[in-house]
Amino acid sequence: MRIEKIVLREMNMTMKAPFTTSFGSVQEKRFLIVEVYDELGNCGYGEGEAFEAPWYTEETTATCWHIIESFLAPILLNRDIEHPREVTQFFKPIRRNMMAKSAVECAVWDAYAKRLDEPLWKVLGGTREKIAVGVSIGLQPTTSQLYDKIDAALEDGYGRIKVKIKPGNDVQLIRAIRERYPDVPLMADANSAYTLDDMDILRQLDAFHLMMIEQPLGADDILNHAKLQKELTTPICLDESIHSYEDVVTAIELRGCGVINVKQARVGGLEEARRIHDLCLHHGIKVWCGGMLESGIGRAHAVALTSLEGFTMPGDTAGSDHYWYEDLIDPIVDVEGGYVHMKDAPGIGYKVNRERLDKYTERKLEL
Ligand SMILES: O=C(O)CCC(=O)C1=CC=C[C@@H](O)[C@@H]1C(=O)O
Ligand SMILES: [Mg+2]
Repeated sequence: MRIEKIVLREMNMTMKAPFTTSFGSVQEKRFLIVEVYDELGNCGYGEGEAFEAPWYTEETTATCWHIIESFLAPILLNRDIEHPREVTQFFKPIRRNMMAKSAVECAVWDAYAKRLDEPLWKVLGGTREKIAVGVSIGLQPTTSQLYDKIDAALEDGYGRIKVKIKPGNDVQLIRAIRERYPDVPLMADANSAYTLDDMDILRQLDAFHLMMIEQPLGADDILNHAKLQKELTTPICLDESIHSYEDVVTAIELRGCGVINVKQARVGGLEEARRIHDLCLHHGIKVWCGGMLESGIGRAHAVALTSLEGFTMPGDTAGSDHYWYEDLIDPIVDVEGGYVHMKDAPGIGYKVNRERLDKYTERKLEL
């Protein structure tokens, strides 16, 4: 397969409601879509999932554009590729910039699967025909607004609720949720808002039979998570701390977590995500697939990834209509009774709606 053209688009779509975490709020989502064309005219799509500001990882929409335009696209253009797994190797000389790499790598996977006339999830080695999904609910102005969101999610069939916590909005909040919803599978994500000085607070969270506490400590930290995990019975889930297979090796050796939130965007693409999945499966670390408030294109890649056998816990890949008035794909990612069903169409399995793609494109570059 020969990559003959790459198109880069900067998109701007507004979410139905703001999504707030311990670090900030997003409603207007500026992200990238990458189109990769092979010599037969197959077009693969990928999504640059970084946010506009570097509060989740160090990357931004602007840095992704720069890295793809100046470094990644020149590496791939007019290059013969046997298999998408090679892309990770080609990109090795470029340090980090995982979300930029993932956007391009995912697009190559989509084009490759379309070339084979196979759905991406099968090409990746997935075995699940349907995947369980939960919902991630941002911080709300009041607890009663949070209850409304949880009620709506449960009514929509989501079987697992993730809420955001931050200092001052943690033990009381989780206690209140637990009193109202004693049996709902529940987890809390701190997005790195705590330090080991908060041990007392974090220990108190053990009382609420949470499925896990996601990324309580520093974004690049594994060692302190290991110290914390020794003090807690609730499993720690690492999100921001994991950028690569090697990070997972470290986390396993240090016993830094019981669970990993795998996001293809955060680890440089689907190949690295798959390797992490295999490693975790081997070592008894649970994995689930996270989300980046992405459009249907990024979501479709996450859904395909989740079809791998080790993704036994519900992911964060809520349906398109949870965030968007209209999505870039037809049909939308649809959740029925808490499950997304795999599609049989080639590639990502969803058709990109070119009219809507153009409608939300603010900048476009052909390489
Ligand atoms: O995409 C989704 O539905 C999940 C959203 C979500 O929880 C997150 C997306 C992006 C950054 C974070 O705020 C958060 C996470 O940490 O997983
Ligand atoms: Mg998280």
